[in-house]
Amino acid sequence: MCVYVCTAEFEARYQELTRLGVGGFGSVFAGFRKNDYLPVAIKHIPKKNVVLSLLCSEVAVMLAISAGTNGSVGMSLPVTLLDWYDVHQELILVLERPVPCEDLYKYCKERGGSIEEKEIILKQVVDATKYLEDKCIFHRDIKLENILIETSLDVPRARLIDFGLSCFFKKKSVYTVFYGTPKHAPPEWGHFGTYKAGPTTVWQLGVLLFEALNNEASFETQRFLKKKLTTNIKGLSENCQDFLRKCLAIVPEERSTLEELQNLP
Ligand SMILES: Nc1ncnc2c1ncn2[C@@H]1O[C@H](COP(=O)(O)OP(=O)(O)OP(=O)(O)O)[C@@H](O)[C@H]1O
Repeated sequence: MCVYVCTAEFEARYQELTRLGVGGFGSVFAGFRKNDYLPVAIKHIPKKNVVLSLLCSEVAVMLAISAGTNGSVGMSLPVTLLDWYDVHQELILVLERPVPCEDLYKYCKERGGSIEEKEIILKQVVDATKYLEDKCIFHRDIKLENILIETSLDVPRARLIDFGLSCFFKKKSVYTVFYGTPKHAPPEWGHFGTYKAGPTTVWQLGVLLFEALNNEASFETQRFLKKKLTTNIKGLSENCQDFLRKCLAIVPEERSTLEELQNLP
């Protein structure tokens, strides 16, 4: 992988096709690598839209993830960074694009009630976040929209995307500025204005499972604290409810760790 500083070099190597999405920070296009037609996602991030530390962080985190996987399409659960370009007013990230794929939000809505598949996917997401934790990476925004599902495989496979708010963390780091989806913020953020990487990721996994299983309800921490949302979801197995309770414990120290979640039935 190289860093290039000229748009012509990017255009010589990659062809852009349709727009896949517009996010808070930029736009993402489908495309392919010209020499072998490898499908790629091309993310344009205008430098004026993002504070420099986050911009650097997204690239550094993606490089760390890709380093562990040789940048190839393999077993890695987060998508990998193939190339990046620092050109004029923007950064261009070229990412692996699983084909075909859809985000977990759409996937759940289209298959209302297919619990078994969702459980497999959730296990993969837990494994992916543990993989990140082992590399000291805090994603900060695990949610349905930030998980792509590869649907062509016999068993659907989850791939984490959008490391735009991510950072490297130390186990004892306490954060006092919130980055992420505000309605999913862990309770300690509302109570004390602080949060830590591990318990926040576990809380977000609870929110993810809650939303995946409740096709009608979207999660809001404030409503959950006022007991307007509960983990008693109709038709859910005792194991699944237990999993949810262990993720959505109000006190961060009482939440399970990712390792404990991996060992739950
Ligand atoms: N590697 C990828 N493969 C396929 N599609 C992707 C990929 N990365 C992003 N997308 C699509 O582009 C959309 C926007 O991507 P992403 O979330 O990374 O951008 P963002 O600007 O950080 O967005 P947001 O503000 O919503 O967090 C995603 O919802 C997804 O549909």
